[in-house]
Amino acid sequence: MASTKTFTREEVAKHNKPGDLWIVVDTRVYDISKFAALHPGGQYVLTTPNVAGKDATDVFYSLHRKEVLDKPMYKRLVIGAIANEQPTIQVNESSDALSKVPYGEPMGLTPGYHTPYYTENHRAFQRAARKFMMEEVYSEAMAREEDGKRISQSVVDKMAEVGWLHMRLGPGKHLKGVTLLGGVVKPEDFDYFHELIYHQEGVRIGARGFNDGQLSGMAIGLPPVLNFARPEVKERVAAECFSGKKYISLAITEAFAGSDVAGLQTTAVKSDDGKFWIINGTKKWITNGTFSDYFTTACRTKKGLTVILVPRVDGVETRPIKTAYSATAGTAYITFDNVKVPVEYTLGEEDKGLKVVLSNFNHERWMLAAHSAALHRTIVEECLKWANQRYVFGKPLHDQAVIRAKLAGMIARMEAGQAWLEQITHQMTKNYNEQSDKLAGSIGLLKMFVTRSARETAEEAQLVFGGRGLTKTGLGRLIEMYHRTSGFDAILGGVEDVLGDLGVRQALKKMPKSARL
Ligand code: HEM
Repeated sequence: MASTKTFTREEVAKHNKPGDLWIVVDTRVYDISKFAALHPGGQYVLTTPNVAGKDATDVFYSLHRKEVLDKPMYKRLVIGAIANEQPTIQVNESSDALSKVPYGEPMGLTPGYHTPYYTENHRAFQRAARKFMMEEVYSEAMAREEDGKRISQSVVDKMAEVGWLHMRLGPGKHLKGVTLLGGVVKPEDFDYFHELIYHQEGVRIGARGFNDGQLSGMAIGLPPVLNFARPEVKERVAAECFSGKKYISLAITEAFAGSDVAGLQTTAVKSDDGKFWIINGTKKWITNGTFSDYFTTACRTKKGLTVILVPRVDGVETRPIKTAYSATAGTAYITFDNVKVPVEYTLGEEDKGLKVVLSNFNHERWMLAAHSAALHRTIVEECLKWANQRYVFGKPLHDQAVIRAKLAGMIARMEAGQAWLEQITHQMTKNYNEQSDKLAGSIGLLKMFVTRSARETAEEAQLVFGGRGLTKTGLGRLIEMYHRTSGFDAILGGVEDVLGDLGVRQALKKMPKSARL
């Protein structure tokens, strides 16, 4: 329990030398007599006259993140508080609290602003999703992002319990009968704005690799099973995956072909008795592949592509690929060596797999745009906070016009992306089935815009943070992470340029013959 002792500032000032050293940070009194020798920033800085026995709040926050003081090993240094004063920085906020930093939340979810898209239920859902992430997932995310291990089963079990895994696939029949986050939204009322909030709450904490590690393979690997598998296979595999007992990933890309699906070389040939597929080939960059039990796999067959659900059986090998983000994502290189799979595991019609593959893309790209836009907002918030708390030449960093210009660019890009995202989401709530015709091009262009502007912001944010934006720990850790990983969204689910081109080609197809200047 935190100490309830109180001191005056005069009392604190008496403890100002090595071996008897106190400081004040945000009205709390820290006895750092023994810690000083262990301080990662060195002992000397703590014994200087402007720190020893003094209020070190400003200097502390110009050098450390708030979360340093939340660590139990440092909480123990608190011996009391300054009498009759209240902390203003380390205040106890509820885990579902909204950010008070301007632009820290999407405008439509910020108290006091109006929105045509979000209802009271969406707001309640946002708070419940945030609470779940902060209380049940946050510490796991930080630990796994760091050590690269796969997500703990205990956390997956909690996710399964509250319908978190079901919601990864968005609205649909698969939600029927599931209590979503304690019942905050009825399954039949869960719409694409709930899903948008769900995805954005999942990534705002800033652990890009972990975000994929928390079963993003399911978001893209399971829909083809739900939509195209034989009923018996569908029911069994869906139950296993939604309960978090088994994992699935989408295995399309190869070293031979990425966005160019037609160039795939993995083959599936029927056995002589026609009962099995014999699969040979490789897959590359398969998210969650290292720990998946099922692979929704695109194969070349006699007259086209066929998508086959491949269980992890003899002949399937997965190897981790080292990428720029955390190994917790489970990115894999897969080899299929004479893998025997019953023909009942075919998804959709033989040789007509392109339809199965394409049916998935729009939702995946929209989801990636949602992720990218949410992380963009986190970075804008980091930059605003830093520009406010960092002092240079005796003034806050935001006193420099060049910094304000950078912030202006970031905010504008981020809000433009979110506004477009919400507009497309609104269309999805109206006519999802018409999506591929009406929205494929727009979703491609949206993703291109959002991911490109994310990387522009990543560069700018690094300049705002200077050297700190290059280090994996400390004040700039999120900036470093974003700079290192923002390119993922530009590539996963379709490369930025290819998607931009798709958008324009789709528009050109619809040009009226009569259109003239
Ligand atoms: C309760 C008090 C303090 C604790 C628990 C603490 C803890 C830490 C920790 C964990 C680090 C490693 C970097 C990080 O994780 O952010 C660090 C770095 C540092 N600390 Fe402290 N610190 C305290 C007070 C102070 C104060 C009052 C100063 C004032 C000068 C200071 C100066 C530094 C410096 C210069 C670094 C290196 C920063 C860098 O690498 O950029 N610390 N401290």
